Amino acid sequence: MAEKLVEIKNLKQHFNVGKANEVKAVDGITFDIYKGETLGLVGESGCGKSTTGRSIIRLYDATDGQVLYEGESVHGKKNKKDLKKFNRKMQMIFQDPYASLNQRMKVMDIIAEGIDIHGLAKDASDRKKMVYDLLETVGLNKEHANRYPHEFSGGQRQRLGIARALAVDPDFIIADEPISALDVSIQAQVVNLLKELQEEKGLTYLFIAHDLSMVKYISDRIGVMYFGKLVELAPADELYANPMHPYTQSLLSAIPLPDPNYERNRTRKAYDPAVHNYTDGEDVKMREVSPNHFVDCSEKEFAELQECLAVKE
Ligand SMILES: Nc1ncnc2c1ncn2[C@@H]1O[C@H](COP(=O)(O)OP(=O)(O)OP(=O)(O)O)[C@@H](O)[C@H]1O
Repeated sequence: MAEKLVEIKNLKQHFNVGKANEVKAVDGITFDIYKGETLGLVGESGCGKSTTGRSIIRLYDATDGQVLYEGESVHGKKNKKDLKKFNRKMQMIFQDPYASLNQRMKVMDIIAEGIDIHGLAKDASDRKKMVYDLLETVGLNKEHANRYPHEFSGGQRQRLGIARALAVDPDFIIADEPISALDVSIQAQVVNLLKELQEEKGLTYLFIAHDLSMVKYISDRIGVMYFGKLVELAPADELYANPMHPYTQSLLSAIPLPDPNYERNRTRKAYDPAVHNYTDGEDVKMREVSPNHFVDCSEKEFAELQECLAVKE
């Protein structure tokens, strides 16, 4: 059985609590992330994926619930030393590397920021060498160290974002739509780089994406979010072959495929939450419908899904 690295337990992240504009961005989600895996998190814009990532990494104080990293609580009161420890182990890569890189700083100093904060270099020449090595690791070279972010293409800037995250030698990286802003031809390169780095360094990823097309190639398991809730969680192949929640089915029906026969017959399925027809107080929760395949459903829906499975088998 794989070891758990991060445990997210009934995590809630509400904004503007008690005000008219209160948003329940994340509203009680529970899942584990195993060491060395890539967990994809998908769902349409505004469903709470980024907030989930930011809350896990403690960019926000959680409204409720828990995040455990190697069994230790991430939220709550922490001394400076413990905070630094979490900050080093967990890093984040953002969708728009241009906005997340300080444009007035040279690449050398951008990448070395974490090295400096955590005192990882012995001296100035060690610091320089570490940055050069990191640039090489992400497919750039040492000449790039003296340049500014605006001198790079979108794909190269994302490589800088990755180098900056790697600088502190983390175990866990949250990649928040790291390829959405890139040209399709560049997307695969960045995904491949992330995959290679994972193999080399044994990294664990939470990979956030708004659609189900690219996430398939990088994820071991995929979680689907809808309005602050997790509605389905399954191994990637299983989710594509056998989507059970009507919202997942709708997301999948939106992916165009290069096969013209499939395209001719593809019909976009809209998701209408009213299909569930839940009664007040009904116990709706994530239930394991088949091994490792969890669906947010009522007891009645659970029985129906199991019946469907039995018929298929
Ligand atoms: N700091 C904040 N203050 C108030 N509301 C917020 C804040 N951050 C996010 N929200 C709201 O929380 C909800 C979830 O946002 P979030 O960015 O997590 O969604 P997302 O699924 O990542 O979307 P996207 O793909 O567009 O980034 C949205 O309604 C958003 O407007």
